[in-house]
Amino acid sequence: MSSELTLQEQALLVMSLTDLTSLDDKDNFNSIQDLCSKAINPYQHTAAVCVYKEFAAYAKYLLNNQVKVATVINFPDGALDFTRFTFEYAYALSQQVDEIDYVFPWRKLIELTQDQEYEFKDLSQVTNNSAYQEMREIMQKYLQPLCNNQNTKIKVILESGSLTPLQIAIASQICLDYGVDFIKTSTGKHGEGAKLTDAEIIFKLIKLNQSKTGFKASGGIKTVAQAMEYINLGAKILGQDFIAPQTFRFGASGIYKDIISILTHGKSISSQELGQASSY
Ligand SMILES: O=C[C@H](O)COP(=O)(O)O
Repeated sequence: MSSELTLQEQALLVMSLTDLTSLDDKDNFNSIQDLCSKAINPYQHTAAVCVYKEFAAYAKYLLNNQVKVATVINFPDGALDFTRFTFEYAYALSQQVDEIDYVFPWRKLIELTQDQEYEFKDLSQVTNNSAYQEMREIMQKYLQPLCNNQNTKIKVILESGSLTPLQIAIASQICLDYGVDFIKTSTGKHGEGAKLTDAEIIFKLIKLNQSKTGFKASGGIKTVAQAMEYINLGAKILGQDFIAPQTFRFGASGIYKDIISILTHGKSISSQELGQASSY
């Protein structure tokens, strides 16, 4: 696909698929205002902004339904704590957010699979795994209420960089069973972020399940070239129609500079500038 698009077209496509993210302890009303003005830039609106729940209502007000507002819950640690989950979910809903990114309790999954083989090849066998059965039951009281809510899109963050291929497959299959809207790779706060090899497992499972679930690559994505690798892989496995904001997103705090550099100067930012592009 990248060969068919000019660099500018690639930048516009990536912008249209991006959840422009700021999840920083230093976030404040001014920085959120700046983030929102970038989301509704004159070139191409982003798919969403993603902010801490305390700033969600403000972002909703500033964006005035021009761009979706997402927030995170159970973030970034992925606790298995139903009371906290209920509180944070209720709080997010009370802010009228469009989308909720929930961190899967991945440490519990690691605990359940600790004696199992690292290598895992046959994705169709994942449902026979004993840890899958147990984790699926545990997740019912979290994922069912999230997915029963038709008004709010649910993205589940696996923290895939901390998981083995088997654990990614189990967590993804559980997400697909409950019908989450997106499977998202990473929080960007712990360990490695998105990886193409991890995305491939998720794409293949979506295909195997003939699911309508989408995919969000997040954590460490800073350039259009990087993003295009996920787009090309997703299109190859799931078809061109999969590459749309309804099913394909990037979560990124540092990609805006590269997109704008391409759109205004016709070229990507330098590697030196890339090193400084730690925030949107
Ligand atoms: O949800 C998205 C991630 O937090 C963004 O990660 P990043 O800051 O590495 O781009």
